[in-house]
Amino acid sequence: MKSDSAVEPQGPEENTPSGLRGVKNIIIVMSGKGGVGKSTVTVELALTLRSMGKKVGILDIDLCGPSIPRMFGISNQRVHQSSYGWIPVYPLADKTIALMSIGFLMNNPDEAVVWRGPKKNSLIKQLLDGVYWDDIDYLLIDTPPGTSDEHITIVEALRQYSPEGAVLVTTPQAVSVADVRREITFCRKATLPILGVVENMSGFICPNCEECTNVFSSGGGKDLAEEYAIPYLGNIPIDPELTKTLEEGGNFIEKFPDSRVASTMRTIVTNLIRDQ
Ligand SMILES: Nc1ncnc2c1ncn2[C@@H]1O[C@H](COP(=O)(O)OP(=O)(O)OP(=O)(O)O)[C@@H](O)[C@H]1O
Ligand code: SF4
Repeated sequence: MKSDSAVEPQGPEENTPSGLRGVKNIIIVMSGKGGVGKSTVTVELALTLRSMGKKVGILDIDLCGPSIPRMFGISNQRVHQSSYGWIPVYPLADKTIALMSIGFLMNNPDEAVVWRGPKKNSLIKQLLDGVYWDDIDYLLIDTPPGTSDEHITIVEALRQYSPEGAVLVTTPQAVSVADVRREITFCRKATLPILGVVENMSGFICPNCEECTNVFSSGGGKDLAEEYAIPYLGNIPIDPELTKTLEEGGNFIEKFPDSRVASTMRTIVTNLIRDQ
């Protein structure tokens, strides 16, 4: 899934929507803790939606470590401005996925970490308003881990576009941790609907026999969802092929359509879009 730089975005036509106005559904992907696979889930959600015929955008505003460009094998890509705003990068030749990342704007990956509040918030607002998305079906927003001022900025800036809500990603180990509960409380206070919980790294797929072993206890995500009366979307196992494919910037869903991860992703997406 290397960058198809030959696919130059055609400039917007006259009177076509710009910014978020042409986006049909906005989904915010959040996690209480770092490293639970939020960006992985975002990428696989996008690829699964695409496999179901949807046009998808990913907005990566994870200032702590924008990893989405790397997962598409296009870390060195840069974006350019048009009179309609930033033109996203299209990592696939058919232009069914549009990608904008804070990583495309930084010379040094550690740059964003040292920015102070106002600079971060102003950049987040620019990223939310200033990208020419055209008419995509789903925009998935990858946010920094935890709940911070950045999240408040994101939710406030999106309010006028009535986002569908948030998907909360957790792992069996992190599920009992207060961070996930804080995330739920944050969404409720911000009146951001919770679309559901995804339990990632739930069991391990053996590379030899493809048997799934529960290394840690699983099912915590489901219990949590029940406790808070929020939808449970599904559990994704650890699959070494997924780690490898992401490192290579490949399309796991296309490469391994019969894998447990791919079928789980289809279930999650079906659960997610059922009411939309
Ligand atoms: N289900 C999975 N199977 C195999 N590897 C996975 C799985 N989920 C995530 N990973 C791997 O775990 C690592 C961390 O994942 P990822 O970067 O998606 O986490 P994150 O929550 O977005 O992290 P951050 O806090 O930095 O934003 C990556 O190397 C990714 O490839
Ligand atoms: S899951 Fe099967 S192949 Fe994998 S280590 Fe266990 S017995 Fe061996």
